[in-house]
Amino acid sequence: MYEKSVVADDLHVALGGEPVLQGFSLSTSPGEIVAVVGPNGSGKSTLLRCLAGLQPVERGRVTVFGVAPSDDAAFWRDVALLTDEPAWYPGLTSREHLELVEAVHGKPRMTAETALGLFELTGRADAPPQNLSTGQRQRLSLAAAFLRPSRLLLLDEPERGLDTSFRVRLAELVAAYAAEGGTVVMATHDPALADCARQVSPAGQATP
Ligand SMILES: Nc1ncnc2c1ncn2[C@@H]1O[C@H](COP(=O)(O)OP(=O)(O)OP(=O)(O)O)[C@@H](O)[C@H]1O
Repeated sequence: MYEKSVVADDLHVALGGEPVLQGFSLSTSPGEIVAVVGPNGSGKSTLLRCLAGLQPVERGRVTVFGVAPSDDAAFWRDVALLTDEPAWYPGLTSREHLELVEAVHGKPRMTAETALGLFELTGRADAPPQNLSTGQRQRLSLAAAFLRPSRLLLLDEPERGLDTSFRVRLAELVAAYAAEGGTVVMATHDPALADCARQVSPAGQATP
């Protein structure tokens, strides 16, 4: 049977007493790229959190590869999430952070060295993340997310801090991930990134 990667059905979420998601539904297949678009405060991050099982829903249902999101290791083995900047380990260089991810995950998608090259960090590999620029730190976070094996990539504004040329590279990296059969759901304000994807809006308006 052809498996859906994400199914969100009739999601309702209210935050601070205000409705954020009101009957939102989404179904994705392996190999698909979905851009969650809409203005500030329209519920994009909330939706990603629902898909990751981090935001309880009042009504509706989410399944990821046929099961409800959960906090167990099996769920997170399939799902890579990039939201706010992660906590960095004191005393480790940027290269060592990626080597750690490579060592811990069996069958990484690429080596730490390859990731440093793809994410244009080779020249800063020996610097600790704290000494990188904002955009370089975002590239390091992305490198860790793309290096580890996963079947679903949830990205919340992955373009944050990136210059124009690296945004183009990011679109290519996302496309390559999907071409391998992975699913990408990303909240984005970047029109070029969104144009490479099927666009959905938590506010309910599907954009062309
Ligand atoms: N912890 C919270 N308590 C109360 N309201 C919240 C909370 N978190 C978010 N909200 C509200 O929920 C709504 C949706 O927020 P969300 O972060 O999902 O929007 P977004 O589309 O991702 O916005 P942005 O484009 O600014 O990142 C906003 O009105 C926000 O103010």
